Amino acid sequence: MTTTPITITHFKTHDIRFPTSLALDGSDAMNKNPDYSAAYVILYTDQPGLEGHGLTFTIGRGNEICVTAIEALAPMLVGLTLESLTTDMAACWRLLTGDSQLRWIGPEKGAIHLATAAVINAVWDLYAKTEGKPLWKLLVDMTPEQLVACIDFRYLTDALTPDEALHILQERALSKTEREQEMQLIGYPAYTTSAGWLGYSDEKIEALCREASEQGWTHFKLKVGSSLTDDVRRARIMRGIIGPDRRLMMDANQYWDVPEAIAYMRQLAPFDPWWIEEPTSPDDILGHAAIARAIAPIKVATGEHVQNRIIFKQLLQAKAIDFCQIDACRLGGVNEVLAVLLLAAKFGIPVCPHAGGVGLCEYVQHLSLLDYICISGNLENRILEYVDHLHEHFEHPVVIHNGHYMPPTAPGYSITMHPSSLHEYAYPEGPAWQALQHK
Ligand SMILES: C[C@H](O)[C@@H](O)[C@@H](O)[C@H](O)C(=O)O
Ligand SMILES: [Mg+2]
Repeated sequence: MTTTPITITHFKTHDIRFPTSLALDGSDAMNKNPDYSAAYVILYTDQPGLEGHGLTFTIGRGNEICVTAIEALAPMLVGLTLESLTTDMAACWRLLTGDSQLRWIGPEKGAIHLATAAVINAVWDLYAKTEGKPLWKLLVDMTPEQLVACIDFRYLTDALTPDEALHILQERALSKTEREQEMQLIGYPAYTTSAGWLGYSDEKIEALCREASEQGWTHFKLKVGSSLTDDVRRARIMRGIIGPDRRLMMDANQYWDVPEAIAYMRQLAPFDPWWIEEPTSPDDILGHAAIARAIAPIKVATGEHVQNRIIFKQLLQAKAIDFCQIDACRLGGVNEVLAVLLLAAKFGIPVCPHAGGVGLCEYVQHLSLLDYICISGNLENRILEYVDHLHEHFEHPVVIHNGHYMPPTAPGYSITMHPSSLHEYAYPEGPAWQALQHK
């Protein structure tokens, strides 16, 4: 523990965008040309060199809206000591989500909530750096009581009370050391999405699938949704290369109506998909439930656009999902993620986080380690997404061994970008964007 109080003195935001649409990396049926982007914030302190970094993910236009929303929230932290925030993390979360005038433009959803995540995650990054631990380890070393004290239980207690959450954590705490050791040794299992982006040619999919199979990947995701003929062809290619034993998942990115989703998935069933992700609108809880009933044994996954713990609660209550795909910065940062991990554990639904974006892999590895070591205690049907893009921009990029995420060792939340990347990809003035404009 550091003894000198640390005060947050000021903050700075950055609008960072990467031109991923040029190669159609990250493309899907709904998002045909994403430019992976980060609305990025740095919390500065009175200790030279000690900073908290956080980002929220967008796919290009609109990143400036999230930056502005961060600029509306972050002043609430200026002048506060880190300790005043970390001694009551639930209150810290309430501070940022509870300003009634800003809450009006949510509540707890949309751009303001994405911004909440950037700021809250920056506080956690600062906290973990101060303690000299990677975030997952900071969380894993907390007592069940301390973890429960990070959560805002408002709107949850009909499904999960603080006592129930405590009980889950206490039960798992008995064996958490074994699981921590296991993670250090073999890492957390992952799947790859990078071979199946919608805009990739058949030849590229084929080559990437071959390469990934050789590297030891056992689970592959394919983008589907806008053309059944194309999808059947692409699914045949992917299944052909990965063989019958590796798992294939499909992702429609919200493209369909409910009946359309059911009809479409019946056509893709021969390729034995393990799950269909985001078959319809992320707000349509009953629609997801209807799809899940109709297409079983194909499973339904969703979460990258599930805006808060309340929608997750209802998806779980309605038996609408078989996989819960939390997103590190769609939900309002670590605190709200923690609530959803516990909800999912209570309902017995595996959490397979979303990571298709810039920095999302860096973030979610910490959350899956926390989930396994302290909450689910189980790896069955649990797999963490991996996309092979833009890791070189981070000071401590993810480390993958044999299709597994190896636990991060550097203090913090792994989200600090190189200053040179913040400069190069600043939008629109950064050299990378200037060069594109003059092409
Ligand atoms: C636009 C993005 O790349 C999405 O396609 C991506 O997040 C995707 O849904 C995923 O599951 O990784
Ligand atoms: Mg997806």
